[in-house]
Amino acid sequence: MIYVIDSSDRKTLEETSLELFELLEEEKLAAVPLLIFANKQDLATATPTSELVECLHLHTIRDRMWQLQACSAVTAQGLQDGMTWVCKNIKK
Ligand SMILES: Nc1nc2c(ncn2[C@@H]2O[C@H](COP(=O)(O)OP(=O)(O)OP(=O)(O)O)[C@@H](O)[C@H]2O)c(=O)[nH]1
Repeated sequence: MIYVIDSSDRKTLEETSLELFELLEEEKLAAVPLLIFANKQDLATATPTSELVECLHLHTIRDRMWQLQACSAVTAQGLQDGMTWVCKNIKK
């Protein structure tokens, strides 16, 4: 599962987290590895990934492998690394 968040919008992070955790409850997605792309990291207003782990409550996910990947759709930074993680973990 690949979940893309707008890390420059602090106001919506709590809502984003709730939506993500609702999805993780889906039976069909049980134990499916999760990649979260923290997009818009090229912006000065972006929340750093170290903070996002707490804001999105990612540290509480224990039923699957997950990875938080900083990225920018504008500069393409981080996209390759994220997709490499998906390819490595998709079979598991
Ligand atoms: N700086 C920057 N801008 C981005 C990035 N990704 C998307 N955008 C811009 O953000 C604007 C909104 O695009 P998105 O967030 O992809 O679109 P969206 O999610 O449908 O838009 P909202 O629902 O309004 O948030 C567009 O102008 C995009 O070009 C990024 O990584 N960095």
